[in-house]
Amino acid sequence: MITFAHATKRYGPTTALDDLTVTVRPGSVTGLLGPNGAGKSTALRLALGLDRATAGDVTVHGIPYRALRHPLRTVGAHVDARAFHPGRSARAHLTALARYNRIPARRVDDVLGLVGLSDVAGKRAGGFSLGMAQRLGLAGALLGDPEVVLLDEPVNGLDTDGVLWLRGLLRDLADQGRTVLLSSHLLSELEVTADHVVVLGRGRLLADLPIADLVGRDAPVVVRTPDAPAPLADALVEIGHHPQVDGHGLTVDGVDVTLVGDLAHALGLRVHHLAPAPVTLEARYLDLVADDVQYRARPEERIA
Ligand SMILES: Nc1ncnc2c1ncn2[C@@H]1O[C@H](COP(=O)(O)OP(=O)(O)OP(=O)(O)O)[C@@H](O)[C@H]1O
Repeated sequence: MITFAHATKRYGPTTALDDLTVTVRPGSVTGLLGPNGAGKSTALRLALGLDRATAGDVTVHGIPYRALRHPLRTVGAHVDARAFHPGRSARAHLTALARYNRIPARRVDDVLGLVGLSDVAGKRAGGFSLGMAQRLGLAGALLGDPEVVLLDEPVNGLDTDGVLWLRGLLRDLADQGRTVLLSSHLLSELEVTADHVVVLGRGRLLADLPIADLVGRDAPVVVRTPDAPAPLADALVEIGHHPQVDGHGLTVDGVDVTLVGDLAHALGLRVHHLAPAPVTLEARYLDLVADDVQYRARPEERIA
């Protein structure tokens, strides 16, 4: 479990993290999501004791990282895809890491197998692709068989197979009761890897919810009918809703789809389509962070 209790981090005039209170729980994969500059890396750095909070506390199992007796055996982190000596082999890198942290050498082959690098274990890590480097970083994070795993943008550089593989691995770690926290600025990545999301914007907590709730909640109901939709619209207005009528039917927020179907039936309306509008995670996320995106390209600066 990772606990942020009123955690604030200021760098001079910049408030990178602003009174963040959130608990990252064991047994699920939590995604830390937010636009560039939202404070994701700062939050991870505080959890890893790489930086001190200006105010508030960040603890792992109730203990600040720096006070942990066996940090690498409690928290496994992968925050920099190329944090290894390029001339060393993957095995040599992990062996050195194990020795330095008093982790049994046999774990090296275990984690190489776990991340799928056994066949290239003797190769120079400097020649690895970004996806392979990510796997090596993950191997390092898992070396101490930690209860808490922190990963900064781990999907970066992985191909589709790699993303699916990572999803399975993280799922297994969570199912074993571990706490898994990964950051990403891309919701589409978290969609396939995380089951809970903590959304940050300008250092503040915007949302803390199961990823399914990002899609399911408040989906507007769309009705398509060849008949005039006005009677249905009037009936919805009467019970306090605000339908939007268009040429093909209407759309209405905050109402159960079965209620709309029953009303249409009672009014004798022929319904050709009745369903919640597909709200993409991306749209919900953009809604959440709309006021909190600091670095937005002006339209003319966007690449088509
Ligand atoms: N060492 C530092 N010195 C000064 N400002 C910093 C420092 N580290 C972060 N910041 C600022 O704090 C804010 C949050 O940065 P942070 O890197 O935590 O965001 P992020 O969500 O990880 O962004 P990204 O997705 O771009 O990596 C930004 O405004 C950033 O410029």
